[in-house]
Amino acid sequence: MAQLIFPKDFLWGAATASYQIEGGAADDGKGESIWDRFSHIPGKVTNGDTGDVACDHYHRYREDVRLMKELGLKGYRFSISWPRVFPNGRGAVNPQGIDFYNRLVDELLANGIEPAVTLYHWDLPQALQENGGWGNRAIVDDFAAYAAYLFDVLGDRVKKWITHNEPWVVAFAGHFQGRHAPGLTDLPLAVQVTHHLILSHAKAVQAYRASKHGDGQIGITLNLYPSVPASDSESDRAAATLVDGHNNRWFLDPVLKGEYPADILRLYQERLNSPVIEPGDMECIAASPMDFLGINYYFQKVVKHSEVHPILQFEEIKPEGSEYTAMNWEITPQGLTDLLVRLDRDYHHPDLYITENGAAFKDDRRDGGVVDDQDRLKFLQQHFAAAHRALEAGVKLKGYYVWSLMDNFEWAHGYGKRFGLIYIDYQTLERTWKKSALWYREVIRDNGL
Ligand SMILES: N#[N+]C[C@@H]1[C@@H](O)[C@H](O)[C@@H](O)[C@@H]2O[C@H]12
Repeated sequence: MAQLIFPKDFLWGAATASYQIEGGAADDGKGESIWDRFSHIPGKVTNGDTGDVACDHYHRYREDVRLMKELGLKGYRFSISWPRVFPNGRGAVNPQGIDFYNRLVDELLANGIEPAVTLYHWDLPQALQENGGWGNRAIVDDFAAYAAYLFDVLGDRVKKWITHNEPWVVAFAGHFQGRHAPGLTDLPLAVQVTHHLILSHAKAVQAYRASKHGDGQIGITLNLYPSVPASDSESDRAAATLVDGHNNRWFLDPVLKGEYPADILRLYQERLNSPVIEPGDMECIAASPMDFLGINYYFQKVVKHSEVHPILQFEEIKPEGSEYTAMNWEITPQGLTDLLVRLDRDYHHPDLYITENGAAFKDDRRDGGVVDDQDRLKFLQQHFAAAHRALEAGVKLKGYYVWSLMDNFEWAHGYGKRFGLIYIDYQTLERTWKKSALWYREVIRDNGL
């Protein structure tokens, strides 16, 4: 009998992303994405892994929906490959591309699973990157047109939309750190990209409100972290405030309050001359309120002051004595409670969804025909309980999507990091249940743990 009962209609789900699971990288008219290009550059991805085949979900989606049904999922969050629908990013639609998503949505609905669609989860059409990608303001209108098309074609059946997945990663991992596609290392450009992403989010929200199927919900997914000072020193506390601003408030404030945080805006504009904000931009952002905030939570950050960078003067530390995942991420479930309560307090009680939470572990033990991933089961148990504590504190948490439904292409880490509830054998593409999935099925059935 469950001890921790969640609200009636709490949405228990799982999440994936197009480039990480679909494969079919050049099938049926799909255009090249920046991750198709990046993953084929030697040295960019561990073991030279690419998303060419991935989990072959493009061809096996019916089997995967059947697994979701067996799991008892109420919802499934997935992303649409922009270049599979618009091979050149704009202009001609690829009929076989949109047909795949029509079939996927219909298969989900036929199995009682609510689709939640992420418009952009990092696989930009390479053709748009040739034109400057997210660094070129023209992409704002390209994204709004792409979004409007999908609202028109899928919006009669899809009633939950997420404009962007983790704009911080798109901007800084892809345009400053160089570890993600398109592999650039230009901090002022990265900051300008954040503005184009946030502006394109606002334009997509407005397009949704104007669409004939605009009666659903639309939001954005942000990767957010509690930022904890490594010591009580003034410099470490200042570093924690900077990280909170750089990672969290820079995105939260415009999409929930319609303005950039003054401290970070001043830092960027004085030291980087970025972003360029054109007249009307902030009014557009402020006039585009969304219905919910999606949160990707994995860990909290412990930070100390550092001169390692002249502007981003912080360094993350790994506390001794903590437990860590296979990604070397500290396991901090209380950080989830703290984050949710903070968002509720500081951003006026918004509807929240955990759009990703999960962990990578070795998954090298079997118990009969099942992968014995007790470490992932414990991780989820701890984090579900942390979410329940936030609910008890009055947070309007509406649902939880576990990352991920299945093992998949973990970006620059390739296939060596396994986050799935379902194990993928990449030689045979066989799907195998993990114990965490069997346990999650009971949580969904009982609506609690
Ligand atoms: N790394 N990691 C796991 C997971 C990644 O696979 C997702 O695509 C991202 O949205 C987010 O970073 C989280």
